[in-house]
Amino acid sequence: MTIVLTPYWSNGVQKLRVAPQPPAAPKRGLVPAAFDRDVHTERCLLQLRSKDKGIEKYIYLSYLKNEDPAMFYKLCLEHMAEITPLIYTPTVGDACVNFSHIFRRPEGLYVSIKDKGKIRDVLQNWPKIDEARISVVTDGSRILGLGDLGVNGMGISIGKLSLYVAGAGYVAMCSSRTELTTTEASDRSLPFLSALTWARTPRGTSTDPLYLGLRQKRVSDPEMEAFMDEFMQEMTATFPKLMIQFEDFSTDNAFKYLERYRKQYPVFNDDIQGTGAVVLSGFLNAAKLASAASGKPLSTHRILFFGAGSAGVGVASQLMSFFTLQGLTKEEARRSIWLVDSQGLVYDARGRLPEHKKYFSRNDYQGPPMTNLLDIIDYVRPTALLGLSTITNAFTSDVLEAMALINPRPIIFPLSNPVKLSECSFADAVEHTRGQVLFASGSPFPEQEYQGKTLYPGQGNNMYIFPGLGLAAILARVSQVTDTMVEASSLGLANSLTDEERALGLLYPQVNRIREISAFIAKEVVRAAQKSGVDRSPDLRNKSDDELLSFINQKMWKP
Ligand SMILES: NC(=O)C1=CN([C@@H]2O[C@H](COP(=O)(O)OP(=O)(O)OC[C@H]3O[C@@H](n4cnc5c(N)ncnc54)[C@H](O)[C@@H]3O)[C@@H](O)[C@H]2O)C=CC1
Ligand SMILES: CC(=O)C(=O)O
Ligand SMILES: [Mg+2]
Repeated sequence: MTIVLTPYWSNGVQKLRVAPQPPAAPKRGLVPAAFDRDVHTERCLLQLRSKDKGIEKYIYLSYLKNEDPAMFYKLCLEHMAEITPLIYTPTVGDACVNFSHIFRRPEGLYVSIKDKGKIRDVLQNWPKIDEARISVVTDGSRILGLGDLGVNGMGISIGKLSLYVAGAGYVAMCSSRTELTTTEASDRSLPFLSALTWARTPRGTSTDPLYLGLRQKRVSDPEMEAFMDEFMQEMTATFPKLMIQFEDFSTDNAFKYLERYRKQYPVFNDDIQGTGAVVLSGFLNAAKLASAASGKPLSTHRILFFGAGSAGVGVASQLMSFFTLQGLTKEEARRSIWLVDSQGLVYDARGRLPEHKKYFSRNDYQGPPMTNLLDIIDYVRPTALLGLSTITNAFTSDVLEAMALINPRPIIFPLSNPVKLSECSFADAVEHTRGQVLFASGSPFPEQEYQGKTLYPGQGNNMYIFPGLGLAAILARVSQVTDTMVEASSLGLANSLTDEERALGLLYPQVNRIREISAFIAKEVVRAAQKSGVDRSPDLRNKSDDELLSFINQKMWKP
Protein backbone atom coordinates (compact mmCIF):
# COMPACT_ATOMS: atom_id res chain seq x y z
CA MET A 1 0.00 0.00 0.00
CA THR A 2 1.27 3.48 -0.82
CA ILE A 3 0.90 6.04 1.89
CA VAL A 4 0.27 9.58 0.66
CA LEU A 5 1.07 12.45 3.01
CA THR A 6 -0.74 15.76 2.68
CA PRO A 7 0.34 19.00 4.36
CA TYR A 8 -1.93 20.96 6.69
CA TRP A 9 -1.55 23.88 9.03
CA SER A 10 -2.11 23.78 12.75
CA ASN A 11 -1.56 26.83 14.93
CA GLY A 12 0.65 28.37 12.26
CA VAL A 13 2.85 25.25 11.94
CA GLN A 14 2.86 23.08 8.85
CA LYS A 15 2.33 19.39 9.61
CA LEU A 16 1.74 16.25 7.55
CA ARG A 17 -1.02 13.75 7.74
CA VAL A 18 -1.86 10.57 5.89
CA ALA A 19 -4.27 11.29 3.05
CA PRO A 20 -7.57 9.39 3.08
CA GLN A 21 -7.51 6.25 0.96
CA PRO A 22 -10.40 4.97 -1.15
CA PRO A 23 -12.32 2.08 0.39
CA ALA A 24 -10.49 -1.21 0.15
CA ALA A 25 -12.14 -3.67 -2.24
CA PRO A 26 -13.87 -6.48 -0.31
CA LYS A 27 -11.82 -9.66 -0.14
CA ARG A 28 -12.65 -12.34 -2.74
CA GLY A 29 -15.32 -14.75 -1.63
CA LEU A 30 -16.72 -12.53 1.11
CA VAL A 31 -19.33 -10.92 -1.15
CA PRO A 32 -21.34 -12.44 -4.03
CA ALA A 33 -19.67 -12.33 -7.46
CA ALA A 34 -21.95 -9.63 -8.89
CA PHE A 35 -21.98 -7.43 -5.80
CA ASP A 36 -21.76 -3.81 -6.78
CA ARG A 37 -21.91 -0.97 -4.28
CA ASP A 38 -23.93 1.37 -6.52
CA VAL A 39 -26.51 -1.32 -7.21
CA HIS A 40 -26.53 -2.03 -3.49
CA THR A 41 -27.54 1.60 -2.85
CA GLU A 42 -30.63 0.98 -4.98
CA ARG A 43 -31.25 -2.30 -3.16
CA CYS A 44 -31.18 -0.56 0.22
CA LEU A 45 -33.54 2.13 -1.04
CA LEU A 46 -35.97 -0.50 -2.36
CA GLN A 47 -35.81 -2.39 0.93
CA LEU A 48 -36.60 0.84 2.76
CA ARG A 49 -39.49 1.72 0.46
CA SER A 50 -40.97 -1.77 0.73
CA LYS A 51 -41.91 -1.09 4.36
CA ASP A 52 -45.36 0.39 4.96
CA LYS A 53 -45.13 1.97 8.37
CA GLY A 54 -42.88 4.87 9.38
CA ILE A 55 -41.65 3.03 12.48
CA GLU A 56 -40.64 0.01 10.37
CA LYS A 57 -38.68 2.30 8.07
CA TYR A 58 -37.06 3.85 11.16
CA ILE A 59 -36.03 0.42 12.44
CA TYR A 60 -34.61 -0.52 9.04
CA LEU A 61 -32.63 2.71 8.85
CA SER A 62 -31.30 2.22 12.41
CA TYR A 63 -30.10 -1.21 11.39
CA LEU A 64 -28.48 0.21 8.27
CA LYS A 65 -26.75 2.97 10.25
CA ASN A 66 -25.19 0.42 12.57
CA GLU A 67 -24.28 -2.12 9.88
CA ASP A 68 -23.20 0.13 7.06
CA PRO A 69 -23.05 3.79 8.13
CA ALA A 70 -21.52 4.98 4.87
CA MET A 71 -24.54 3.59 3.01
CA PHE A 72 -26.97 5.05 5.55
CA TYR A 73 -25.50 8.53 5.20
CA LYS A 74 -25.24 8.20 1.41
CA LEU A 75 -28.97 7.49 1.30
CA CYS A 76 -29.63 10.38 3.70
CA LEU A 77 -27.74 12.83 1.53
CA GLU A 78 -29.17 11.61 -1.76
CA HIS A 79 -32.77 11.44 -0.47
CA MET A 80 -32.77 14.02 2.30
CA ALA A 81 -36.42 15.08 1.89
CA GLU A 82 -37.60 11.46 2.00
CA ILE A 83 -35.38 10.24 4.82
CA THR A 84 -35.37 13.18 7.25
CA PRO A 85 -38.99 12.59 8.35
CA LEU A 86 -38.09 8.93 9.01
CA ILE A 87 -35.05 9.48 11.21
CA TYR A 88 -36.33 12.73 12.73
CA THR A 89 -39.73 14.35 13.30
CA PRO A 90 -42.39 13.02 12.96
CA THR A 91 -41.25 9.35 13.05
CA VAL A 92 -38.67 9.90 15.79
CA GLY A 93 -41.61 10.76 18.06
CA ASP A 94 -43.02 7.24 17.64
CA ALA A 95 -39.53 5.82 17.96
CA CYS A 96 -39.06 7.58 21.31
CA VAL A 97 -42.42 6.47 22.67
CA ASN A 98 -41.51 2.88 21.69
CA PHE A 99 -37.79 3.17 22.41
CA SER A 100 -37.66 0.47 25.09
CA HIS A 101 -39.51 -1.90 22.76
CA ILE A 102 -37.62 -1.36 19.50
CA PHE A 103 -34.23 -1.14 21.26
CA ARG A 104 -31.73 -3.59 19.77
CA ARG A 105 -28.33 -2.46 20.94
CA PRO A 106 -27.10 0.52 22.89
CA GLU A 107 -26.18 3.69 21.05
CA GLY A 108 -24.85 6.66 22.98
CA LEU A 109 -23.91 7.03 26.60
CA TYR A 110 -26.30 6.69 29.52
CA VAL A 111 -25.59 8.54 32.73
CA SER A 112 -28.15 8.16 35.49
CA ILE A 113 -28.69 9.75 38.88
CA LYS A 114 -27.23 6.58 40.37
CA ASP A 115 -23.89 7.62 38.85
CA LYS A 116 -23.75 10.82 40.91
CA GLY A 117 -20.34 11.16 42.52
CA LYS A 118 -18.67 8.90 39.95
CA ILE A 119 -19.67 10.42 36.63
CA ARG A 120 -16.03 10.63 35.55
CA ASP A 121 -15.71 6.83 35.70
CA VAL A 122 -18.76 6.45 33.49
CA LEU A 123 -17.49 8.94 30.91
CA GLN A 124 -14.12 7.18 30.81
CA ASN A 125 -15.92 4.12 29.43
CA TRP A 126 -16.65 5.95 26.19
CA PRO A 127 -14.59 4.10 23.57
CA LYS A 128 -13.16 7.05 21.62
CA ILE A 129 -12.52 9.78 24.11
CA ASP A 130 -10.17 11.78 21.86
CA GLU A 131 -12.64 11.86 18.99
CA ALA A 132 -15.63 13.21 20.85
CA ARG A 133 -16.67 16.61 19.51
CA ILE A 134 -20.40 16.92 19.89
CA SER A 135 -22.86 15.73 22.48
CA VAL A 136 -26.65 16.02 22.41
CA VAL A 137 -27.70 15.84 26.04
CA THR A 138 -31.28 15.28 27.12
CA ASP A 139 -32.85 14.35 30.42
CA GLY A 140 -35.86 13.05 28.53
CA SER A 141 -38.27 15.26 30.46
CA ARG A 142 -40.01 16.99 27.48
CA ILE A 143 -39.47 15.01 24.31
CA LEU A 144 -40.93 16.94 21.33
CA GLY A 145 -44.47 17.69 22.52
CA LEU A 146 -44.84 14.19 23.96
CA GLY A 147 -44.01 14.92 27.59
CA ASP A 148 -41.69 13.11 29.98
CA LEU A 149 -40.42 9.96 28.27
CA GLY A 150 -37.54 9.27 30.66
CA VAL A 151 -34.80 7.16 29.12
CA ASN A 152 -36.87 6.72 25.96
CA GLY A 153 -35.86 10.29 25.12
CA MET A 154 -32.50 8.90 23.95
CA GLY A 155 -34.16 8.52 20.53
CA ILE A 156 -34.16 12.28 20.10
CA SER A 157 -30.41 12.56 20.80
CA ILE A 158 -29.77 9.77 18.29
CA GLY A 159 -31.94 11.50 15.67
CA LYS A 160 -30.24 14.87 16.13
CA LEU A 161 -26.82 13.24 15.93
CA SER A 162 -27.72 11.54 12.66
CA LEU A 163 -28.62 14.95 11.30
CA TYR A 164 -25.32 16.38 12.55
CA VAL A 165 -23.48 13.78 10.49
CA ALA A 166 -25.79 13.94 7.47
CA GLY A 167 -26.20 17.71 7.55
CA ALA A 168 -22.69 18.79 8.41
CA GLY A 169 -20.38 15.79 7.92
CA TYR A 170 -19.09 15.53 11.46
CA VAL A 171 -17.24 12.27 11.07
CA ALA A 172 -14.29 13.69 9.17
CA MET A 173 -13.43 15.99 12.00
CA CYS A 174 -13.23 13.13 14.40
CA SER A 175 -10.99 11.18 12.10
CA SER A 176 -7.40 10.62 12.96
CA ARG A 177 -7.15 7.57 10.75
CA THR A 178 -7.03 6.93 7.07
CA GLU A 179 -8.84 3.73 6.21
CA LEU A 180 -12.34 4.14 4.93
CA THR A 181 -13.65 0.64 5.04
CA THR A 182 -17.21 0.51 6.23
CA THR A 183 -16.16 -0.92 9.55
CA GLU A 184 -13.85 1.99 10.16
CA ALA A 185 -16.51 4.41 9.09
CA SER A 186 -18.77 2.68 11.54
CA ASP A 187 -16.36 3.19 14.39
CA ARG A 188 -15.70 6.76 13.46
CA SER A 189 -19.26 7.71 12.79
CA LEU A 190 -20.25 7.39 16.41
CA PRO A 191 -20.24 10.97 17.46
CA PHE A 192 -20.52 11.43 21.14
CA LEU A 193 -23.98 11.60 22.53
CA SER A 194 -25.42 11.13 25.91
CA ALA A 195 -28.74 10.98 27.61
CA LEU A 196 -29.11 11.71 31.25
CA THR A 197 -31.70 9.30 32.43
CA TRP A 198 -32.15 10.44 35.93
CA ALA A 199 -34.70 9.20 37.59
CA ARG A 200 -38.33 9.27 36.86
CA THR A 201 -40.76 6.68 35.76
CA PRO A 202 -42.69 8.42 33.04
CA ARG A 203 -46.41 7.81 33.11
CA GLY A 204 -47.40 4.63 31.31
CA THR A 205 -44.01 2.99 31.54
CA SER A 206 -44.06 2.14 35.25
CA THR A 207 -45.77 -1.14 34.50
CA ASP A 208 -43.94 -1.80 31.25
CA PRO A 209 -41.52 -4.66 31.89
CA LEU A 210 -39.37 -3.58 28.93
CA TYR A 211 -38.84 0.02 30.11
CA LEU A 212 -35.07 0.66 30.07
CA GLY A 213 -34.84 3.48 32.62
CA LEU A 214 -34.84 3.81 36.37
CA ARG A 215 -38.15 3.27 38.09
CA GLN A 216 -38.26 6.09 40.56
CA LYS A 217 -39.40 9.69 40.78
CA ARG A 218 -37.29 12.49 39.39
CA VAL A 219 -35.03 13.94 42.06
CA SER A 220 -35.41 17.32 43.79
CA ASP A 221 -34.11 20.51 42.19
CA PRO A 222 -31.03 20.83 44.47
CA GLU A 223 -30.08 17.20 43.82
CA MET A 224 -30.43 17.67 40.08
CA GLU A 225 -28.38 20.88 40.20
CA ALA A 226 -25.56 19.08 42.01
CA PHE A 227 -25.75 16.27 39.47
CA MET A 228 -25.68 18.69 36.53
CA ASP A 229 -22.73 20.63 37.97
CA GLU A 230 -20.73 17.43 38.30
CA PHE A 231 -21.84 16.22 34.87
CA MET A 232 -20.84 19.42 33.07
CA GLN A 233 -17.52 19.65 34.85
CA GLU A 234 -16.61 16.04 34.11
CA MET A 235 -17.82 16.18 30.52
CA THR A 236 -15.64 19.14 29.67
CA ALA A 237 -12.67 17.74 31.58
CA THR A 238 -12.92 14.30 29.93
CA PHE A 239 -13.70 15.64 26.44
CA PRO A 240 -11.94 19.00 26.23
CA LYS A 241 -12.95 19.64 22.60
CA LEU A 242 -16.62 18.94 23.17
CA MET A 243 -19.60 21.11 22.21
CA ILE A 244 -22.75 20.36 24.19
CA GLN A 245 -26.28 20.74 22.88
CA PHE A 246 -29.04 20.65 25.49
CA GLU A 247 -32.18 19.11 24.08
CA ASP A 248 -35.76 18.71 25.26
CA PHE A 249 -35.38 19.59 28.93
CA SER A 250 -38.67 20.59 30.56
CA THR A 251 -39.32 24.34 30.50
CA ASP A 252 -37.86 25.49 33.83
CA ASN A 253 -34.78 23.32 33.52
CA ALA A 254 -34.21 24.36 29.91
CA PHE A 255 -33.90 28.02 30.94
CA LYS A 256 -32.14 27.31 34.22
CA TYR A 257 -29.32 25.15 32.89
CA LEU A 258 -28.71 27.29 29.84
CA GLU A 259 -28.20 30.35 32.06
CA ARG A 260 -26.16 28.39 34.56
CA TYR A 261 -23.55 27.14 32.07
CA ARG A 262 -23.62 29.29 28.96
CA LYS A 263 -20.76 31.58 30.06
CA GLN A 264 -18.74 28.70 31.47
CA TYR A 265 -18.83 26.02 28.77
CA PRO A 266 -19.45 25.73 25.01
CA VAL A 267 -23.13 24.87 25.29
CA PHE A 268 -26.38 25.94 23.69
CA ASN A 269 -30.02 24.94 24.11
CA ASP A 270 -31.48 23.78 20.85
CA ASP A 271 -35.12 24.37 21.80
CA ILE A 272 -34.55 27.92 23.01
CA GLN A 273 -31.74 29.15 20.75
CA GLY A 274 -31.83 26.79 17.75
CA THR A 275 -35.58 27.22 17.41
CA GLY A 276 -35.28 30.97 17.92
CA ALA A 277 -32.75 31.14 15.11
CA VAL A 278 -34.68 29.01 12.64
CA VAL A 279 -37.92 30.90 13.20
CA LEU A 280 -36.26 34.31 12.97
CA SER A 281 -34.85 33.23 9.63
CA GLY A 282 -38.19 32.09 8.18
CA PHE A 283 -39.93 35.08 9.69
CA LEU A 284 -37.49 37.50 8.01
CA ASN A 285 -38.38 35.99 4.64
CA ALA A 286 -42.12 35.77 5.37
CA ALA A 287 -42.37 39.31 6.76
CA LYS A 288 -40.90 40.76 3.56
CA LEU A 289 -43.58 39.00 1.48
CA ALA A 290 -46.34 39.98 3.91
CA SER A 291 -45.24 43.62 3.98
CA ALA A 292 -45.00 43.71 0.18
CA ALA A 293 -48.65 42.56 0.06
CA SER A 294 -49.95 44.90 2.77
CA GLY A 295 -47.80 47.91 1.88
CA LYS A 296 -46.99 48.30 5.60
CA PRO A 297 -43.40 48.65 6.85
CA LEU A 298 -41.59 45.67 8.37
CA SER A 299 -41.38 47.52 11.68
CA THR A 300 -45.19 47.36 12.08
CA HIS A 301 -45.46 43.59 12.32
CA ARG A 302 -47.27 42.23 15.39
CA ILE A 303 -46.51 38.71 16.53
CA LEU A 304 -48.82 36.52 18.59
CA PHE A 305 -47.33 33.42 20.22
CA PHE A 306 -49.66 30.57 21.06
CA GLY A 307 -47.53 28.68 23.62
CA ALA A 308 -45.13 30.38 26.00
CA GLY A 309 -42.75 27.61 27.03
CA SER A 310 -39.05 27.18 26.34
CA ALA A 311 -39.55 27.24 22.57
CA GLY A 312 -42.18 30.03 22.54
CA VAL A 313 -40.19 32.37 24.76
CA GLY A 314 -36.92 31.36 23.07
CA VAL A 315 -38.36 32.30 19.69
CA ALA A 316 -39.91 35.52 21.04
CA SER A 317 -36.53 36.58 22.43
CA GLN A 318 -34.83 35.88 19.11
CA LEU A 319 -37.54 37.71 17.16
CA MET A 320 -36.69 40.85 19.12
CA SER A 321 -33.77 41.19 16.74
CA PHE A 322 -36.17 41.18 13.75
CA PHE A 323 -37.52 44.48 15.08
CA THR A 324 -34.22 45.96 16.21
CA LEU A 325 -32.83 45.22 12.71
CA GLN A 326 -35.68 47.47 11.43
CA GLY A 327 -34.48 50.27 13.71
CA LEU A 328 -36.91 49.81 16.63
CA THR A 329 -35.65 50.15 20.18
CA LYS A 330 -35.64 47.06 22.40
CA GLU A 331 -38.66 48.39 24.24
CA GLU A 332 -40.55 48.96 20.98
CA ALA A 333 -39.59 45.45 19.87
CA ARG A 334 -40.91 43.99 23.11
CA ARG A 335 -44.22 45.81 22.60
CA SER A 336 -44.64 44.08 19.21
CA ILE A 337 -44.90 40.63 20.82
CA TRP A 338 -47.82 39.01 22.70
CA LEU A 339 -47.78 35.63 24.47
CA VAL A 340 -50.62 33.20 25.09
CA ASP A 341 -50.27 30.22 27.41
CA SER A 342 -52.69 27.61 28.75
CA GLN A 343 -54.44 30.34 30.75
CA GLY A 344 -54.81 32.77 27.86
CA LEU A 345 -53.15 36.13 27.18
CA VAL A 346 -50.09 36.68 29.35
CA TYR A 347 -50.39 40.02 31.16
CA ASP A 348 -49.17 41.50 34.44
CA ALA A 349 -52.57 41.98 36.07
CA ARG A 350 -53.29 38.27 35.66
CA GLY A 351 -51.22 37.49 38.76
CA ARG A 352 -47.94 35.76 39.53
CA LEU A 353 -46.07 34.58 36.43
CA PRO A 354 -43.17 32.18 35.99
CA GLU A 355 -39.86 33.98 35.48
CA HIS A 356 -39.51 33.17 31.76
CA LYS A 357 -42.86 34.82 30.87
CA LYS A 358 -42.31 38.09 32.73
CA TYR A 359 -40.33 39.98 30.08
CA PHE A 360 -43.06 39.69 27.44
CA SER A 361 -46.00 40.02 29.83
CA ARG A 362 -48.25 42.93 28.78
CA ASN A 363 -48.92 45.84 31.09
CA ASP A 364 -51.30 47.54 28.63
CA TYR A 365 -54.19 45.17 29.34
CA GLN A 366 -55.96 45.07 32.69
CA GLY A 367 -59.28 43.40 31.86
CA PRO A 368 -60.51 39.94 32.76
CA PRO A 369 -58.49 36.92 31.60
CA MET A 370 -58.68 36.62 27.81
CA THR A 371 -58.67 32.93 26.96
CA ASN A 372 -60.36 32.58 23.59
CA LEU A 373 -57.88 32.70 20.72
CA LEU A 374 -60.37 34.44 18.42
CA ASP A 375 -60.92 37.19 21.01
CA ILE A 376 -57.17 37.54 21.43
CA ILE A 377 -56.66 37.83 17.65
CA ASP A 378 -59.39 40.45 17.55
CA TYR A 379 -57.67 42.39 20.36
CA VAL A 380 -54.03 42.07 19.16
CA ARG A 381 -54.65 42.12 15.38
CA PRO A 382 -51.47 40.17 14.73
CA THR A 383 -49.73 39.89 11.36
CA ALA A 384 -48.22 36.59 12.49
CA LEU A 385 -49.51 33.69 14.58
CA LEU A 386 -46.88 31.25 15.86
CA GLY A 387 -47.82 27.98 17.56
CA LEU A 388 -45.54 26.30 20.12
CA SER A 389 -48.23 24.90 22.36
CA THR A 390 -48.46 21.16 21.56
CA ILE A 391 -52.22 21.68 21.07
CA THR A 392 -53.40 19.78 17.99
CA ASN A 393 -55.53 21.82 15.58
CA ALA A 394 -55.66 24.84 17.90
CA PHE A 395 -55.59 26.97 14.74
CA THR A 396 -59.16 26.16 13.70
CA SER A 397 -60.77 27.23 10.44
CA ASP A 398 -62.21 30.26 12.32
CA VAL A 399 -58.76 31.23 13.57
CA LEU A 400 -57.22 30.90 10.12
CA GLU A 401 -60.04 32.88 8.53
CA ALA A 402 -59.72 35.60 11.17
CA MET A 403 -56.01 35.92 10.36
CA ALA A 404 -56.78 36.09 6.64
CA LEU A 405 -59.43 38.75 7.21
CA ILE A 406 -56.98 41.20 8.79
CA ASN A 407 -53.93 40.36 6.64
CA PRO A 408 -53.62 40.04 2.85
CA ARG A 409 -50.87 37.47 3.52
CA PRO A 410 -51.09 36.12 7.08
CA ILE A 411 -48.01 34.49 8.58
CA ILE A 412 -49.04 31.21 10.23
CA PHE A 413 -46.34 29.00 11.76
CA PRO A 414 -47.70 25.91 13.60
CA LEU A 415 -44.37 24.78 15.00
CA SER A 416 -45.28 22.05 17.50
CA ASN A 417 -43.90 18.55 16.91
CA PRO A 418 -44.54 15.87 15.92
CA VAL A 419 -47.10 16.24 13.12
CA LYS A 420 -49.99 14.96 15.21
CA LEU A 421 -49.52 17.90 17.62
CA SER A 422 -49.28 20.57 14.94
CA GLU A 423 -51.62 23.54 15.53
CA CYS A 424 -52.91 23.12 11.94
CA SER A 425 -52.07 21.37 8.71
CA PHE A 426 -50.78 23.08 5.58
CA ALA A 427 -53.89 21.95 3.68
CA ASP A 428 -56.17 23.68 6.21
CA ALA A 429 -54.02 26.81 6.26
CA VAL A 430 -54.14 27.04 2.46
CA GLU A 431 -57.87 26.41 2.28
CA HIS A 432 -58.91 28.87 4.98
CA THR A 433 -56.67 31.70 3.80
CA ARG A 434 -57.53 31.15 0.12
CA GLY A 435 -53.96 30.25 -0.68
CA GLN A 436 -52.49 33.43 0.82
CA VAL A 437 -50.84 31.90 3.89
CA LEU A 438 -47.11 32.27 4.53
CA PHE A 439 -46.57 28.96 6.26
CA ALA A 440 -43.90 27.07 8.17
CA SER A 441 -44.41 24.09 10.46
CA GLY A 442 -42.18 22.15 12.84
CA SER A 443 -42.77 18.83 11.09
CA PRO A 444 -43.10 18.37 7.33
CA PHE A 445 -46.39 18.63 5.41
CA PRO A 446 -47.00 17.79 1.75
CA GLU A 447 -47.21 20.59 -0.82
CA GLN A 448 -50.67 21.69 -1.99
CA GLU A 449 -52.26 22.56 -5.31
CA TYR A 450 -54.39 25.67 -5.12
CA GLN A 451 -56.17 27.13 -8.15
CA GLY A 452 -53.67 25.53 -10.52
CA LYS A 453 -50.63 26.65 -8.55
CA THR A 454 -48.33 24.50 -6.41
CA LEU A 455 -47.81 25.94 -2.93
CA TYR A 456 -44.87 24.80 -0.78
CA PRO A 457 -44.86 24.60 3.03
CA GLY A 458 -41.75 25.69 4.90
CA GLN A 459 -40.26 23.52 7.64
CA GLY A 460 -39.36 25.81 10.52
CA ASN A 461 -37.33 23.28 12.43
CA ASN A 462 -34.07 23.78 14.29
CA MET A 463 -32.56 21.00 12.13
CA TYR A 464 -31.60 23.77 9.69
CA ILE A 465 -29.56 25.51 12.39
CA PHE A 466 -27.83 23.13 14.79
CA PRO A 467 -25.60 21.27 12.29
CA GLY A 468 -24.03 24.50 11.02
CA LEU A 469 -23.97 26.24 14.39
CA GLY A 470 -22.33 23.25 16.06
CA LEU A 471 -19.87 22.78 13.21
CA ALA A 472 -18.70 26.38 13.51
CA ALA A 473 -18.44 26.12 17.28
CA ILE A 474 -16.23 23.06 16.97
CA LEU A 475 -14.02 24.35 14.15
CA ALA A 476 -13.48 27.69 15.86
CA ARG A 477 -13.06 25.85 19.19
CA VAL A 478 -15.26 28.39 20.93
CA SER A 479 -15.21 28.83 24.68
CA GLN A 480 -18.92 29.73 24.69
CA VAL A 481 -21.83 30.12 22.26
CA THR A 482 -22.78 33.80 22.18
CA ASP A 483 -26.08 35.42 21.19
CA THR A 484 -24.36 36.96 18.18
CA MET A 485 -23.33 33.49 16.98
CA VAL A 486 -26.93 32.31 17.23
CA GLU A 487 -28.16 35.40 15.39
CA ALA A 488 -25.50 34.87 12.70
CA SER A 489 -26.75 31.32 12.15
CA SER A 490 -30.24 32.70 11.63
CA LEU A 491 -29.25 35.45 9.21
CA GLY A 492 -26.99 32.96 7.40
CA LEU A 493 -29.95 30.64 6.89
CA ALA A 494 -32.23 33.48 5.75
CA ASN A 495 -29.63 34.58 3.20
CA SER A 496 -28.97 31.09 1.88
CA LEU A 497 -32.07 30.93 -0.32
CA THR A 498 -31.35 30.80 -4.04
CA ASP A 499 -33.21 33.00 -6.55
CA GLU A 500 -35.13 29.92 -7.73
CA GLU A 501 -36.23 29.13 -4.18
CA ARG A 502 -37.38 32.73 -3.67
CA ALA A 503 -39.27 32.62 -6.97
CA LEU A 504 -41.15 29.55 -5.69
CA GLY A 505 -42.15 31.56 -2.60
CA LEU A 506 -40.11 29.37 -0.22
CA LEU A 507 -39.30 30.66 3.27
CA TYR A 508 -36.55 28.09 3.86
CA PRO A 509 -34.10 26.53 1.43
CA GLN A 510 -34.72 23.03 0.16
CA VAL A 511 -33.52 20.46 2.64
CA ASN A 512 -31.57 18.51 0.03
CA ARG A 513 -29.08 21.43 0.04
CA ILE A 514 -28.43 20.92 3.76
CA ARG A 515 -24.64 20.51 3.41
CA GLU A 516 -24.29 23.71 1.38
CA ILE A 517 -26.53 25.55 3.83
CA SER A 518 -24.69 24.23 6.89
CA ALA A 519 -21.34 25.28 5.41
CA PHE A 520 -22.64 28.78 4.73
CA ILE A 521 -24.14 29.07 8.22
CA ALA A 522 -20.92 27.75 9.76
CA LYS A 523 -18.87 30.41 7.96
CA GLU A 524 -21.13 33.18 9.28
CA VAL A 525 -21.03 31.74 12.81
CA VAL A 526 -17.23 31.42 12.81
CA ARG A 527 -16.99 35.09 11.88
CA ALA A 528 -19.43 36.02 14.67
CA ALA A 529 -17.39 33.95 17.16
CA GLN A 530 -14.26 35.80 16.08
CA LYS A 531 -15.99 39.17 16.54
CA SER A 532 -17.12 38.11 20.02
CA GLY A 533 -13.56 36.96 20.81
CA VAL A 534 -14.68 33.49 21.95
CA ASP A 535 -12.80 31.56 19.21
CA ARG A 536 -9.66 29.58 19.98
CA SER A 537 -8.55 28.69 16.42
CA PRO A 538 -6.37 31.66 15.43
CA ASP A 539 -5.60 30.09 12.00
CA LEU A 540 -9.18 30.67 10.90
CA ARG A 541 -8.87 34.40 11.48
CA ASN A 542 -6.37 34.74 8.64
CA LYS A 543 -8.57 33.10 6.06
CA SER A 544 -10.63 35.06 3.55
CA ASP A 545 -14.34 34.22 3.41
CA ASP A 546 -13.78 31.98 0.38
CA GLU A 547 -10.90 30.18 2.07
CA LEU A 548 -12.94 29.71 5.22
CA LEU A 549 -15.88 28.28 3.27
CA SER A 550 -13.65 25.86 1.40
CA PHE A 551 -11.93 24.87 4.67
CA ILE A 552 -15.34 24.10 6.19
CA ASN A 553 -16.35 22.07 3.14
CA GLN A 554 -13.13 20.08 3.30
CA LYS A 555 -13.85 19.20 6.90
CA MET A 556 -17.16 17.58 6.03
CA TRP A 557 -17.06 13.82 5.77
CA LYS A 558 -18.62 12.66 2.53
CA PRO A 559 -20.03 9.14 2.54
N1 LIG B 1 -40.16 23.60 15.25
C1 LIG B 1 -39.13 23.42 16.05
O1 LIG B 1 -37.97 23.45 15.63
C2 LIG B 1 -39.38 23.18 17.50
C3 LIG B 1 -40.62 22.85 17.96
N2 LIG B 1 -40.81 22.64 19.29
C4 LIG B 1 -42.13 22.20 19.70
O2 LIG B 1 -42.78 23.20 20.44
C5 LIG B 1 -43.69 22.61 21.34
C6 LIG B 1 -43.53 23.27 22.69
O3 LIG B 1 -42.23 23.02 23.19
P1 LIG B 1 -41.74 23.74 24.53
O4 LIG B 1 -41.91 25.20 24.44
O5 LIG B 1 -40.39 23.26 24.85
O6 LIG B 1 -42.80 23.12 25.56
P2 LIG B 1 -43.31 23.75 26.90
O7 LIG B 1 -43.99 22.68 27.63
O8 LIG B 1 -42.16 24.46 27.53
O9 LIG B 1 -44.37 24.85 26.42
C7 LIG B 1 -45.68 24.62 26.01
C8 LIG B 1 -46.44 25.92 26.13
O10 LIG B 1 -47.73 25.76 25.57
C9 LIG B 1 -48.69 26.31 26.47
N3 LIG B 1 -49.97 25.68 26.33
C10 LIG B 1 -50.35 24.45 26.73
N4 LIG B 1 -51.66 24.28 26.50
C11 LIG B 1 -52.11 25.41 25.92
C12 LIG B 1 -53.37 25.85 25.44
N5 LIG B 1 -54.46 25.07 25.54
N6 LIG B 1 -53.47 27.08 24.91
C13 LIG B 1 -52.39 27.87 24.81
N7 LIG B 1 -51.16 27.51 25.24
C14 LIG B 1 -51.04 26.30 25.78
C15 LIG B 1 -48.11 26.06 27.85
O11 LIG B 1 -48.69 26.95 28.80
C16 LIG B 1 -46.65 26.37 27.58
O12 LIG B 1 -46.44 27.76 27.69
C17 LIG B 1 -43.39 21.11 21.32
O13 LIG B 1 -44.36 20.46 20.53
C18 LIG B 1 -42.07 21.01 20.63
O14 LIG B 1 -41.93 19.83 19.89
C19 LIG B 1 -39.82 22.81 20.22
C20 LIG B 1 -38.56 23.13 19.80
C21 LIG B 1 -38.23 23.27 18.41
C1 LIG C 1 -37.49 20.11 16.93
C2 LIG C 1 -37.30 20.07 18.37
O1 LIG C 1 -36.21 20.28 18.84
C3 LIG C 1 -38.43 19.81 19.22
O2 LIG C 1 -39.54 19.69 18.74
O3 LIG C 1 -38.22 19.74 20.43
MG1 LIG D 1 -36.11 19.76 20.86
